[in-house]
Amino acid sequence: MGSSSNSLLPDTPVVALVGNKTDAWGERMVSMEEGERRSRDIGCACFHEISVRENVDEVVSVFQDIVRFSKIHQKSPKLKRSTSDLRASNRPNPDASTHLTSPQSPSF
Ligand SMILES: Nc1nc2c(ncn2[C@@H]2O[C@H](COP(=O)(O)OP(=O)(O)OP(=O)(O)O)[C@@H](O)[C@H]2O)c(=O)[nH]1
Repeated sequence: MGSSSNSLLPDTPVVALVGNKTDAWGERMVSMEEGERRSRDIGCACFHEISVRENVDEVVSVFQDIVRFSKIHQKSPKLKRSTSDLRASNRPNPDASTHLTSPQSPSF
């Protein structure tokens, strides 16, 4: 089912890469840099590191970012947004370990 039959669904899914359990110090298996790189490599809209256990706001921020990217895409599907454009827009949780993947982000 495409967006032509349901305007709430984007044609291109917005994909986010999320690393959980940032509270589990000493058990990290993937560095933040590695996560960011992978996020770019596979074309994710954004990369988050969160702790579901300790901070529900970080979980909310993941979904807020996805909705925001989805709206950007729906408004201007052909427009490629620069990282600075996206950073300048209203960040839901500036304290969260959240990163927009810039060089290879999907075209919006
Ligand atoms: N320390 C920590 N533990 C977490 C966090 N989120 C989930 N867990 C724990 O990780 C375990 C797996 O959580 P689940 O919610 O079952 O995750 P899942 O992806 O469904 O796990 P599987 O189905 O077992 O692969 C549970 O023991 C959770 O309590 C977190 O942010 N921090």
